[in-house]
Amino acid sequence: MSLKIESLSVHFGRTRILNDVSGLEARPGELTALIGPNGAGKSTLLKSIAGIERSTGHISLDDTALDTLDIAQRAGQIYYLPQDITSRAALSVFEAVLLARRTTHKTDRRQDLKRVQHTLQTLELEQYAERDLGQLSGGQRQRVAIAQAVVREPRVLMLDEPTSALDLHHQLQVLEWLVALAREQQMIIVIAIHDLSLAARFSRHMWLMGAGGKVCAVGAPEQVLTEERLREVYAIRAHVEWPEGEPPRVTPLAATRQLGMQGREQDF
Ligand SMILES: Nc1ncnc2c1ncn2[C@@H]1O[C@H](COP(=O)(O)OP(=O)(O)OP(=O)(O)O)[C@@H](O)[C@H]1O
Repeated sequence: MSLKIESLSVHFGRTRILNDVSGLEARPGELTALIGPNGAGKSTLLKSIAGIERSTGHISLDDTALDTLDIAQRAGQIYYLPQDITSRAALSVFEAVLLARRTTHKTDRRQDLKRVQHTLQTLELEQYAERDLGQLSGGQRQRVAIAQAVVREPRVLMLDEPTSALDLHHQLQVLEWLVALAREQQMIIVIAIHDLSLAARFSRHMWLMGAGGKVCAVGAPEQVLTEERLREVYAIRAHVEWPEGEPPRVTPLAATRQLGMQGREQDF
């Protein structure tokens, strides 16, 4: 019972963006962190899994190949929250989250209202429930987008840099909540994230992507995040510490050379 990816490739024109990505697995009940430098292909990978980017290869969920599902079935199981949240719809926060809920749940309306209310409370958004989306700060809007994604209750939830606009309090609060949500609802949650200390602290499993649209490492954070690998993939010197009884710490010390994507290939 998991999401599995084998031999996945994506081309934009003549350029290969994802290059035979294999051996990725994300399990229900835990948070998987997708990490890697700018341009490595993290968003492209998540979009391919969601079926909104054309790809070749094999993606399966519980041993069902996703390309055998029609668009509606796939969208019902998998939700991708993009990095750029552009919605300025003339809706209140409550309406926007309720609308998201109703797109996947045609059940008891009272239950849906309660669910939306609970989600807004959890994300500390209750006080903005009646406010229009266009009148929110960047971080508030990002939390509303997370609420909209979560109330759909997909089997697989993929969030692209969901904490990028959040203050430190809300970064911790959202990540703690996602960990609990994955566990309680046996959801598969994958987040793309740049903060390696947070990734190490909250994820149980990591996918590290590097130059050339390739996967450089997968496994538990302790296995993936080594100082040597950070030097290779991110071109940085860093201290990686796993102190007993404290959160892990990845401290970047210096950039060692130019970080290029020279590994990207042209196929034709
Ligand atoms: N529509 C497109 N057409 C051509 N190239 C694209 C397109 N979208 C993305 N790319 C390229 O594909 C590569 C991977 O982009 P992607 O957005 O997946 O990277 P990322 O790892 O998510 O980066 P970041 O950390 O900066 O968000 C980049 O080199 C980008 O320039």
